[in-house]
This record gives sequence, structure tokens and C-alpha cells, in this order.
Amino acid sequence: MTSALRIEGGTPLTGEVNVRGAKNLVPKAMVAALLGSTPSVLRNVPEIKDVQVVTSLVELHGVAVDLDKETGDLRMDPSNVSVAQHADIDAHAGDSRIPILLCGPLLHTIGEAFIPDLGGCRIGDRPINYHLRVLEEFGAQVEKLPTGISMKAPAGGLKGASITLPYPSVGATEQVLLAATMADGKTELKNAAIEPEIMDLIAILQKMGAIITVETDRQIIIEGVSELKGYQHVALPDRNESASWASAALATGGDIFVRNASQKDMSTFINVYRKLGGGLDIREDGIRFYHPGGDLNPLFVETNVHPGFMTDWQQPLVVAMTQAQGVSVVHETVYENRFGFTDALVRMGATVQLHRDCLGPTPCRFGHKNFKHSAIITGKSQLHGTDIHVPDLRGGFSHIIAALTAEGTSNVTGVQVISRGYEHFVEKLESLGANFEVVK
Ligand SMILES: CC(=O)N[C@H]1[C@@H](OP(=O)(O)OP(=O)(O)OC[C@H]2O[C@@H](n3ccc(=O)[nH]c3=O)[C@H](O)[C@@H]2O)O[C@H](CO)[C@@H](O)[C@@H]1O
Ligand SMILES: C=C(OP(=O)(O)O)C(=O)O
Repeated sequence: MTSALRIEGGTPLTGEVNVRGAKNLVPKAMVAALLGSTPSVLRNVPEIKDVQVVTSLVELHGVAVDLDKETGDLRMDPSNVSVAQHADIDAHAGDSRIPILLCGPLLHTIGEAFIPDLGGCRIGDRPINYHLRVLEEFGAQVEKLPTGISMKAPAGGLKGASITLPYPSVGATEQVLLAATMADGKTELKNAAIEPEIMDLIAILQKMGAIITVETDRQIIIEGVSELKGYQHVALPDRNESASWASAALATGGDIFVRNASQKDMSTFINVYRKLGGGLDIREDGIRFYHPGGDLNPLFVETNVHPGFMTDWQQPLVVAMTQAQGVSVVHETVYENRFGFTDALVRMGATVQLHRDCLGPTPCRFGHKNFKHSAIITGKSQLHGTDIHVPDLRGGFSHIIAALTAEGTSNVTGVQVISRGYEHFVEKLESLGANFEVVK
């Protein structure tokens, strides 16, 4: 796997990239397959590290998995789901946060589950308190061990519950959906997340036989059923990868057609991109994102839960904002620590000041807690190449964009993190005309 790139900046990225299924849906859809009494087929599956990690986790639990890398068809047969050793689960959990979502399906099928130390991007504390509370409300017996958290189903299985999330967490909403569909009785979930990836997971569960009603005001009602069958489903396209290539086009002064980028899942991003001065050509088969020439406009952006501006879009777009003429402000309200990547941008010549105050009107959980969660970006800055070690998935992709935007050479190490969520990104960069070498 590629771990370092020597990038010569200054060449606009131009051409076409193809985006397949979403990193934030596919692993959850794989977990849902465990609930079926017959095999499932998920289509449009990308070759990314998170899919490999979840493949080994479900295989450890006895699911037979077969991926056709070319077509992206993933077949999962859960006929022999079985208990796995804690140490093996820990060894296969990789950098992913998905192990926690296996709890509901495993409690239903084998009556026990184990959560190892979780990976995922270090963009905040990332507690799992909502998940544990949700599982306890379904009746799971939770025990903290030195090696992780072990869980057992109550006698008679999980029972439906009435749950209100303190914040519309994506993961906790998925936890409820995956636990409630086969729980005994009805589950009412309030303050649920309603991201497109959640709606796609609901569509999958409905194909399997679940009864799930999405009501107004973030309420979801799940009527438990005693059996689910396998599904066939085409995963929705990755709107985060699409937005990342869009940002790369703008920052480098380029022109990229993102095949399969979906307007309906990206409408908030598209509005912001347009206000920033980005060019767009929205087609049936994808979206062309380009720099139309002239100056980019400074902007105010607040990240938020769907349908707000997604936190995962923030990091790549900040690089494009360093190329806008004037003062832009970003208020990050989803994660308390998602601006660490700007250190490298500042070393490259960008003017980015981080603030602990909420620089925006949306009430946010971090304002009085000493977290640098607002940024002021003053442009336009000429970026210069430097040495960078990438910190996380989106921050890492942002550093690649910055290195491509900069004049001179950047040595970027730790890039293997990026393959957790970006399929074939080195090959895609090459096809877009990026000037770089893979460092062995
Ligand atoms: C694999 C995946 O789908 N990851 C996405 C998912 O992450 P993930 O599901 O982990 O994110 P959540 O929506 O759960 O987190 C949102 C906020 O809730 C907090 N929280 C969450 C759970 C909990 O038990 N306690 C708690 O306090 C988090 O610290 C964070 O501040 O949604 C995020 C928000 O759109 C995206 O950035 C991630 O790309
Ligand atoms: C934060 C992210 O993912 P994860 O939850 O897998 O760490 C991301 O996709 O940007």
C-alpha cells in the first residue's frame, strides 16, 4: 500500500473520476446482512480499507463473503453466524469504528457481542455513551472489561424501547435501527439523524422485511419483526469523496467531472460551492466541478447535521477557501477538534486562525469548553510545498489537495490512512494529471 508521495504542486487537476458506494453506508449495510436468514448482495462496493476491515470482522463471525472487485458486487451469506474470540475481534478491528455497530445483529443472532478499542479519525473525543445507553435500553447487559466492552442479550432477546438521543448522532441512530428491527415490540426513536446514508440503510432494512416509519421532526418508529431475509441493494454514491474531488478542482484551478456524484445528497454542498465561486455542471450521470477563472469569494460556513453542511466536507473545502480573496469563517459544530489539519496549511503559507468561541449563530456544544472549533481563513495565499504527515482521512486528503495547490515540492507521509475511505486515490490523482511520485 502506498504510504508516501512526493508531490510537485501547481498543476490544475483535470479529467474524470468515478465514485462508487459511500464509505459511510457500505460497512453498515454489510453489518445489516447479519440479520438476514438468506444471503444478501450489495452492489457498487468500493475497494477501501474500511470494507476490508468489516469483511474480516463479519468473516470472523462466520459470514461467507465474496467480493467481485471489478463490478463491486459483494455477496454475504450469514447462514453460519458464530461467536468469535475477543482477541481476534480486537486484532481485526483496524482503524474502523464499525465494530460497535455489530452489537445489535450479534445480540439477535448469537446472544453476545464484544466492542474492542475503536478506531476512526481522531477529530474529537468520540465517546460511545449514546451507543451503550441505547443497547442497555434494549435490555443488553453491558460489562466493561480491561480489553473492551462485552455484552449479552437478555433472556427472551432484545425488547423495543423508547429512546431520545441527546444529539442526532449518525452512529447511535444506526445502532437503534440495527437493534430495533428484530427486537420484540415497538421502538420509538426521537432526535434521530436523517443523513442520506441513514435513509439508505433504512431502505435496505425495509427490503429485508423491517417495518420502519420515518416521521417528521427526526422521529423514527420501528415495529420489530421476528425474521428478516437477505437483500439486494445498490449502495448510494459517496458524497464525501465527491465533495473532496470538487474541492480539489477548485483549489488547484482545475476541472473534474465526478461520475456518479449525486445532486440530491449534496445540495447543501453545491450551494456553498456556488457561493464560493465554483463552477458546476449538474448532469444525470454526475457533476462537473470546476474553477471558472477569476477570484473565489470568501464565505461563512457552519457545519451541522443533515441537511446542514456536513463536517466531512469542511476539511477539503477549507483548502479551497485559502484561495478565496478575503476573509472566510468556518464554525465546526459537529466535532470539537476537526481543525488540527490547518497547522500544516499554515506552515505552507495559509493564514488560518483558530478560535475557541463560536463564530456563528448555531448553538453548539463546544462554545464554553475551550475547544478551537472555529476558524478564520484569510486569502488568497500562495501555498508552498512542505513535509506533511497526514493526521486522518479527510485531513489527509486536504493535505494532498494543499500540496497539489502549492508551488514547489511536498513530501506527504502516512497517506495509507486515506485509503480507508478513498478508493484508488493514487490512480485517480494520476489520471487527473497530478504531478507526483510514489516514494517507496
Ligand atoms: C463511519 C461513519 O459513518 N462516520 C461518520 C459518522 O460518524 P459517527 O457516527 O461516529 O458520528 P456521530 O454522528 O455519532 O457523532 C456526532 C457527534 O455526537 C457525539 N457522540 C456520538 C456518539 C456517542 O455515543 N456520544 C457522542 O457524544 C460525537 O462525539 C460527535 O460530536 O457521522 C459523522 C457525522 O456526520 C461523520 O463525520 C462520520 O464520517
Ligand atoms: C470521520 C470520518 O469517518 P470515521 O467515522 O470512520 O472516522 C470521515 O469519514 O471523515
